[in-house]
Amino acid sequence: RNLKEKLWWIPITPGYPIIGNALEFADTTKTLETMNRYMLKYRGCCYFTLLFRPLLLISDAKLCEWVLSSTTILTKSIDYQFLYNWLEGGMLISTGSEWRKARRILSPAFHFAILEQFVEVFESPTAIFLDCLRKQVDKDSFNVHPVIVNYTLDIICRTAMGVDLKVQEESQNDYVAAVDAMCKTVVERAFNPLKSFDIIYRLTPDYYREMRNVKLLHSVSNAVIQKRRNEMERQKDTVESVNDDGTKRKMAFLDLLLQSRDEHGQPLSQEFIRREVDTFMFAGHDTTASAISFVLFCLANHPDAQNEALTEIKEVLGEQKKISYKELQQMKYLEMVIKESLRLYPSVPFYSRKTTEEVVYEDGKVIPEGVTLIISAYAIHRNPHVYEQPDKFIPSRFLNLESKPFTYLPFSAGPRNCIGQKFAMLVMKFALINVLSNFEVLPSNSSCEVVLSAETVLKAHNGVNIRLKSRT
Ligand code: HEM
Repeated sequence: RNLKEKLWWIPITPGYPIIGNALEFADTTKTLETMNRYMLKYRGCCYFTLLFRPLLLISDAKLCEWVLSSTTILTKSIDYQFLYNWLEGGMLISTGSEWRKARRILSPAFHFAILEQFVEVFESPTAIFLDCLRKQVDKDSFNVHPVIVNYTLDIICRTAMGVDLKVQEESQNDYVAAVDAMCKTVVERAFNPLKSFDIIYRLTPDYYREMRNVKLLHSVSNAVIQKRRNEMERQKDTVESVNDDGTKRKMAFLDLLLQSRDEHGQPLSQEFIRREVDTFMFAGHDTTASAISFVLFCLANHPDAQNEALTEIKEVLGEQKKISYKELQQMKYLEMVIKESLRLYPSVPFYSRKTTEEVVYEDGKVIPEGVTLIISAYAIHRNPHVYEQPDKFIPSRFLNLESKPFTYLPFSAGPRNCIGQKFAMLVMKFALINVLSNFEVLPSNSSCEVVLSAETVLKAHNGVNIRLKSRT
């Protein structure tokens, strides 16, 4: 009662006793539309509960700005803890001084001079990716998402850890299977009230499966880190070294971590490094795969936009086959295509924080301690008061869109925004240039609709089905 009294200024959505609004959010394929409906009805903010848990759903730009820019509302909500066994205190889920330390150490890794080097690393996994797509040419329909997940996982393995784990070549790879299983576990626990309680979850076989996967994931990242550490010590080479096959090795995020020092000038611990490498593995591949899949879906259904993107690619690249960082920066139309697709299909459709103390929004308006604040990027991006024809794919809207702050948030904003967004943009552009240059992307002959599913990362429940025709 006290909590509701303090939240007098926020509309309350009616719910059932005890379970609150849990039924409305039980089906992940309905979650986003439910959020959208609420946000239109309650004008950008409402209160609801899930099994006694108090939550605010937010899409109002001013409130989003206040939450995301705050230096006191920095703690992630409890849902992120389902990642704890794997990521432990990695940057995505940590808080306080641990989070600040990780953010300070890793921010320079996304400087353009570093990112520039990665473009060459994308070449080999992209060639394998194109081979995988060639096998699908002229089929009536196929789900492109799993092929892209393997591709982005391959990219992140090579850039985060600097290793080729043969992710795309091998049909059964233990590491890939464990990453996949972990991503599924997190979603299941977030949406299944029984599995969300540790005390119950630990009694289920799922917990033992998770522990086996975590052991395997940690052993792989630990082994890679140790090998790289030994190499570096042997060579005392701080920038580049040599691969097993004698080729010059490009720097990975891991190399930067191994070279970094903490505030006392000491090398970072093995645990610290492993947590961050694992965090990049998780945060960097599924999100990017979802984004590339939905861009291809949008382009399949909008041939004019596809042609315009291809024309730009040809103009920028000319006869050149190799793509450099500079050329990726010049692809402005492609960038609008990606931005528009992320507006309609944000890879992280909502994200949340938790208040750890009472916070004052405005005079007389407070949010008490212990409230989960959910920012719905999906609802923000589909607001008809901000975007004309919000459900339509119109890349050129970004040409003259008067940018209203906090109305476009696929990468979040403020101190805990996505640290990998520039890197993600490079990967997405690189992948799309290669796909569009080699194939015409067409709508599937059977199913043209996507049923969106709000898992940790946005998915299409029925797959992202498209058709490919070779351009050569
Ligand atoms: C299209 C691709 C991507 C999208 C849409 C995306 C989106 C986001 C969003 C919305 C957040 C904020 C989440 C929250 O507040 O809980 C976030 C955080 C984060 N992202 Fe990304 N991301 C993408 C790719 C990447 C990549 C490629 C990396 C790493 C290489 C990465 C690393 C991270 C990390 C470490 C955080 C946590 C930052 C912090 O809490 O300080 N992301 N991302």
